[in-house]
Amino acid sequence: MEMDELLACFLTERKSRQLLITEYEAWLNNIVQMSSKKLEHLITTNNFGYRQNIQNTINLELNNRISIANLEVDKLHTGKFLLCQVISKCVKLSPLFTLVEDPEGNVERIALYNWAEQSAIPVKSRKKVLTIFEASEFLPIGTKLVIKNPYYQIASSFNAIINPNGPSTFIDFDAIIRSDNPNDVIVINQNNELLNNIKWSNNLKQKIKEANKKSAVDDKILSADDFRQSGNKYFVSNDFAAAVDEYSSGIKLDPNNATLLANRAEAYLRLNQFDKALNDVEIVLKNEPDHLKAAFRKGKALCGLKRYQEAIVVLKDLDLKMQINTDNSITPVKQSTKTLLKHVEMLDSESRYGKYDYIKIIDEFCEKVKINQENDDWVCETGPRLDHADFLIGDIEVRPVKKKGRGWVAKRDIPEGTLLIASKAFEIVYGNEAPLSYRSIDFTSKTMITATHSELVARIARKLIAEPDLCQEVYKLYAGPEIENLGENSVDVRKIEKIIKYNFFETKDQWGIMNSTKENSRLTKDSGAGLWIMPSFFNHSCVDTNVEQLIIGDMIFLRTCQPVLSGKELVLSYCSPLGSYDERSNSLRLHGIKNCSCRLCNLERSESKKVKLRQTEILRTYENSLGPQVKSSLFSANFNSSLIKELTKSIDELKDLRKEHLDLEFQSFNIKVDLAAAYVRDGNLRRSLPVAIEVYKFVKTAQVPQFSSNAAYQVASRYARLDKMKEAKEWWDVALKELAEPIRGKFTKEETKWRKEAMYLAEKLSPKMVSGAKNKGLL
Ligand SMILES: C[S@@+](CC[C@H](N)C(=O)[O-])C[C@H]1O[C@@H](n2cnc3c(N)ncnc32)[C@H](O)[C@@H]1O
Repeated sequence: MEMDELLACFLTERKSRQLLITEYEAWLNNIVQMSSKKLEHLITTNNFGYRQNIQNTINLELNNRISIANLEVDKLHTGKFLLCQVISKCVKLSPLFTLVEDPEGNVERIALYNWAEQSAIPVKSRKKVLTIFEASEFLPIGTKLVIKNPYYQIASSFNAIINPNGPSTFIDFDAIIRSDNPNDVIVINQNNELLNNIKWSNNLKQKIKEANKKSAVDDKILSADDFRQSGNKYFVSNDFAAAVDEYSSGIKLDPNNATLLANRAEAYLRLNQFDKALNDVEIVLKNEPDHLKAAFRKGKALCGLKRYQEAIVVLKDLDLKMQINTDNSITPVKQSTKTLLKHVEMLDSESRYGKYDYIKIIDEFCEKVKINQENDDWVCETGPRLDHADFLIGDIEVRPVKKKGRGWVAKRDIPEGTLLIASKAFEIVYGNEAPLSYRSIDFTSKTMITATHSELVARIARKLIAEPDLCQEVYKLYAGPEIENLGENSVDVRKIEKIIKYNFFETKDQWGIMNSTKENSRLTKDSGAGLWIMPSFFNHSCVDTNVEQLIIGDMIFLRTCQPVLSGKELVLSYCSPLGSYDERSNSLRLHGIKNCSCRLCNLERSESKKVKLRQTEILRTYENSLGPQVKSSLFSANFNSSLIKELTKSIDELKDLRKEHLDLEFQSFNIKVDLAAAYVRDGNLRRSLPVAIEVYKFVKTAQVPQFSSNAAYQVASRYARLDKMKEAKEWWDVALKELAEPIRGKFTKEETKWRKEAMYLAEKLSPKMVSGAKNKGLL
């Protein structure tokens, strides 16, 4: 079925109540029967940090109630609410899934992201798949719910969700109600007036436990200290959200209690809610200026808020205070203060001068990117998320750019290799972290939203709910032509979805470190996606880019890759110029670009039908027949030399077809790589050498830096085999620079020890290339 047909089908036909129930029950059965091993592979964490929102009184206008039958696909129903009851068991994957029914008897699937009473999950279970029984404890059958601002979309059918490869056909999609904001999901009490006069078609027995833990506790009068103790218990079990709740209850009873406030500040810090942490310690310090822990946490909060200079003042002051204090009990705080101070000074220098210790950053990345062989999870809890500051050079600014909206423009001349921006991801999701989110369809552009993107939406929503002030930062990004504006501080999932669609960066692992850690890891299938704020203002060009991007963990570094004159727009490439026109167009369409007007796209659009046809024929023959033949012949006992002739012929003909635009002839890249290898296999190193040099030049013109180091190394190794060691070593130096310079910037003439630094990076990032170079006597 074509996408258009499928979408039309969703708009006109709804699945019957009975079919939905039958399918859902079948899915539950399917999950029950899956081996726990297989399920483990599917889940990451249940540690979402939100608590169930049970309310007796809610202010809702009955005439804003919407029935499931009136939900419109691809729409966030702002201001509306859905009244429904749970009619099936729940499954907790990334969201919590279940089936709900409205008072009219309509049934629909529902996915609640960021929603689960965290403290209901035993700490040790937070990283395993919850059973259907455990998951159903969150929303027992019969639970009455109000879902405010429901979002109705087309998403993977349930069976496609537990298929690690996702939906295989368009038929694997169904409608679903999605909510990302736990504040929008309200469990209502049975005797809530909203339920007056409502008769449910499905008269389910109420299974909500009448006496839950909380009401038992509620009967007892608790003191501020009881809440402190209970908060501490949650804190040590890493349940920081629950700890915050407990401390808050204590603070209500004793608003100036320094211990409760300081403890809550630490819990907020762990949740990355720095504003709230700062508020708490400010109160403590106003009453007790010598509260050491509060001062230390103030330093941490300011650091989290990127107010490094202020953090340094606070920490230096604290350090001084502690120097004159000889009490042994404060030794740990003394030590932590010194360590933190050093770290903040580093962040300050990064953010002010763009000075990054790249060796340390690569070390940190290599350590944090390690994956546990058994469960595909990170060895380090946070994965490759690095602790570094943002930097923005003063020489660029965002300005309106013709036909592209806004874009980064140079305010003055900028030399090649200049660091323009370093930025930490606002949020990032790696492939192994989105196993059981789902795919959905973007109706406007008729494109697929991957599971990683779906998970990214949920995480950004979570972050914005915790810190609404961040909404402004995210909502200033381009959200497409069709998006209407919601309130500035409200969490609008649809808008977040659009912002990700137009601004995401793929988290490429260009050195293949993640892949080499574990073969067939999910990371190899979908490396992940992230949202970076400042880099989102760079527009695209397939060729003639003047900015190069490098992603290390969750940090992105953007440098000029050629000198840029004042007033020029700074552009980078959203897709590889080595792809065909159609491949590039498809990829650009996903980024919201319909007609790229770069030199390459303009040329390819202007070429005659005849030329295009012939190019396609040559490339198709190469892909389907010549290429596979060459590859198998390269590894067979007898190499078929006649293939060299055919490869050369294809390259020559592609060259002829591009006529005077030889600098834009990128189509023969793979053929040339094969030709260089074929010559070596045929024992003709001399012939292979110029082709290898051509491949290197090609990679430079096409600006695909990820290939340039290896391309230079290939030239070096050919020279070495021809016993031309002087040239070989010169090319090895090129290979080293090609690897190191995109990371740390150009080596200057004064940097005489550049080789040592470059070798260190090469040994970390490209060990195979280094050992090959050693064997060939290049070091
Ligand atoms: C990541 S944003 C770039 C910043 C954006 N121009 C803005 O105003 O915020 C991507 C969007 O910019 C626009 N854009 C980027 N490169 C473009 C190009 N080469 N041609 C046309 N539009 C482009 C498209 O609307 C695309 O969806």
